[in-house]
Amino acid sequence: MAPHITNTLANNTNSLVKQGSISSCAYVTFLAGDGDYWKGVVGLAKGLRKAQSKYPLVVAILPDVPEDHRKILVSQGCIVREIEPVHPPENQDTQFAMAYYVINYSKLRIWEFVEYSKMIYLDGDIQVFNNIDHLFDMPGGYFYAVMDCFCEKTWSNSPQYKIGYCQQCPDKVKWPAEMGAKPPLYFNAGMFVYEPNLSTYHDLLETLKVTPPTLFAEQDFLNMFFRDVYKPIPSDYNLVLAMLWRHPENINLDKVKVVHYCAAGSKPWRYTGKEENMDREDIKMLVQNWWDIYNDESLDYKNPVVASAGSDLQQLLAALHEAGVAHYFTAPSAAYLLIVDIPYIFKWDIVILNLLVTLGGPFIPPLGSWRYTGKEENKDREDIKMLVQKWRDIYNDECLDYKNTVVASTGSDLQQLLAALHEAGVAHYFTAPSAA
Ligand SMILES: O=c1ccn([C@@H]2O[C@H](COP(=O)(O)OP(=O)(O)O)[C@@H](O)[C@H]2O)c(=O)[nH]1
Ligand SMILES: OC[C@H]1O[C@H](O[C@@H]2[C@@H](O)[C@H](O)[C@@H](O)[C@H](O)[C@@H]2O)[C@H](O)[C@@H](O)[C@H]1O
Repeated sequence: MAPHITNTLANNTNSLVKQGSISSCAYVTFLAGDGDYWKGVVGLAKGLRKAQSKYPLVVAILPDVPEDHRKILVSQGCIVREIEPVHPPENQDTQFAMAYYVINYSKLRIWEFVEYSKMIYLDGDIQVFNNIDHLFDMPGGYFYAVMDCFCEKTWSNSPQYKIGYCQQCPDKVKWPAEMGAKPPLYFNAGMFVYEPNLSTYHDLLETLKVTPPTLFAEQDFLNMFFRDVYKPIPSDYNLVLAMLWRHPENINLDKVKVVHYCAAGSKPWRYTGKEENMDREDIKMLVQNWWDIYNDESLDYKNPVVASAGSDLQQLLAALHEAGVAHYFTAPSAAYLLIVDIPYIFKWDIVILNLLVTLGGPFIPPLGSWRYTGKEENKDREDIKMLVQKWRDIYNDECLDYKNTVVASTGSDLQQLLAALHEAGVAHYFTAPSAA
């Protein structure tokens, strides 16, 4: 029986997380079909781990991605999210640069991932060799991406290609005044920094319905849609390989952080070296660098929680506690109250107090402050009265009530607990037939 993939469980969870989500960041990529692009995604997941990124990798997958590929992605720590395809309007006249580019419109679904405040999209044929987490700190409200290049023959029908103009070297062949305004800056859609937003998402889909498809599919569409808020970032963040032979003056390989294997024949997991430019020494080195990460078992995902937990909830909770992401108490009723990822120790103290009060556990404060009558021996002392009042002041202070993404997932149902933890991005797991 194929493993049950978490995205189904996560989607069915009563989304404790979504109700109280705090703003957060993540990388996101896109995977379609039953071909070999999953290898690119695994390489990307391991590359981000090697670059010690703090953020998870979400994989937006189309329904046609097979279960075994999904399982591999989850086992590599990816958060797998199934999306529905997005189809452009029918247009018989459109010839995409590559026939399969039509599937890339489905990337638009990632604007719906509003549990994240900011995301960096990366194609599956991209590798991150150096940490780029700092891109999440750039000012909000803009669409950041690297400029593409017009020198590839697939642009041959464009006015810029016909006169030899390229935004990568605007002074080499200047844009002639008689041709009107220069074309707006144009980005490669294989990598971009954006902010998920439902209003933008709906605008994108509505605008697409009345936008005839063009040569570079969703890349053209995104350039048109975000033209007024597009901000170029250095090519170090998305080296479109063809830049190495079209505009070498603009590239310093020592500074490149992100490599985009989008030139024909450059996909590392399919590389033969036979296509044009693929026998270059720099290409061979970049392909080898990709394989070095892909084959590095030390970069495989090791979840400290699931790996050590087994099926026993106690073990899991102890592992969560050990991993420092969760704290829990068992109560006489054998219900579990789990508090995950409490940011402030102060709140933690209060929460413990509230929990212990609620649970009536073995740690009941000696004073039994909520039962205080002052009648027992020594209980009429002023210092005792003051301490009991201080306890009540805190207990009754609603501003100290706990607010977290995954709070008090009660009940002993492992599935619900794991799904809530997974949804919160603090744990990844999948169930196997043995329920291990
Ligand atoms: O069969 C495919 C083709 C494309 N993709 C995804 O779509 C992205 C863009 O396609 P591709 O990389 O081939 O475009 P390029 O940047 O090379 O023009 C890929 O990186 C993958 O993330 C996929 O998952 N399966
Ligand atoms: O569906 C259109 C695709 O368009 C882009 O690929 C192209 C494009 O950038 C050309 O301009 C380059 O010359 C070429 O090398 C490159 O493959 C994106 O990388 C890809 O994710 C996807 O959006």
